Amino acid sequence: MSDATTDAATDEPADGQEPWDVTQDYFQGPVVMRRSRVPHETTDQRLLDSRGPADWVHADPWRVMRIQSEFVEGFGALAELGPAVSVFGSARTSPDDPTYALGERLGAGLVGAGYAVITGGGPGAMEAANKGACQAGGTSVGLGIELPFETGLNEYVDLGVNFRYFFARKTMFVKYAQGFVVLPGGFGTLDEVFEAITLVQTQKVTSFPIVLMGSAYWQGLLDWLRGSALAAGTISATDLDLITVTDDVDEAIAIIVESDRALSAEPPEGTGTHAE
Ligand SMILES: CC(C)=CCNc1ncnc2c1ncn2[C@@H]1O[C@H](COP(=O)(O)O)[C@@H](O)[C@H]1O
Repeated sequence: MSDATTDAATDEPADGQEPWDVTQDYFQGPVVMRRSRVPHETTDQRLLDSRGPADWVHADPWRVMRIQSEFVEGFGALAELGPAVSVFGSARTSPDDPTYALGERLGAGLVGAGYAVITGGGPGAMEAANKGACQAGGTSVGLGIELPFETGLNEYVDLGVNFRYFFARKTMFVKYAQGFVVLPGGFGTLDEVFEAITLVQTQKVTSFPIVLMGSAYWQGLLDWLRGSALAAGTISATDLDLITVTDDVDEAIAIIVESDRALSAEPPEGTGTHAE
């Protein structure tokens, strides 16, 4: 190329570098640049040399990249997990609480039935389920969350992924599990239960059993759902069928296994079991 303009030819690069040959076509990926458009540094140079204010790391476009990376890391870590069940429950359940022992039996029982156990990776009921799964020789997964108070993944997590964003983490609980089993818990647990129920009710996810363990604990909530929500017409009677309550680990597991069996007996449709 010999028709470079005078302007381009005299366009001095910064910092006393050698001028680039602006008489040549310059390729940057699929983009071609000529004359005054020929840059004075490569993309790599710009990346490695750049300094300056760092406030962009707190801006939404960068945040979107971080969110995207959580999905990429989560999908990558869990894609080959195989059949799994997500277990929820209070972070505050103490190891001497009977619910802790129930969580351990549940974790071990799920492993015995061929499932990996996924929890929030924290203490309490989450730890109990991970402990049961780990000690039964199964796959014990913890999806941790960044919180203002550091608790870290419990020691029984064998495969852990830490998330910054609750919503990215919650996608993993549903996407990689065949069902939810829920031990007594507070706001975090209730949030997870009601998200799952909403996904099933709105058919965003199909054939997804939700089992609440601990009938005495959940009874008040069920009474309220029947006496207030159903009575006021804000939910329908069939919506209540989306939840099963039991105190029996074997029954909880049987519900998951049966739902799984029924699903695999169905002919495959579309892109899978989960609606987009
Ligand atoms: C001692 C303490 C509060 C530790 C918090 N550490 C946590 N680590 C991981 N997941 C958590 C934690 N707290 C709440 N969650 C999430 O919320 C649920 C428990 O919340 P909650 O304790 O029921 O309301 C868990 O299933 C978990 O997914």
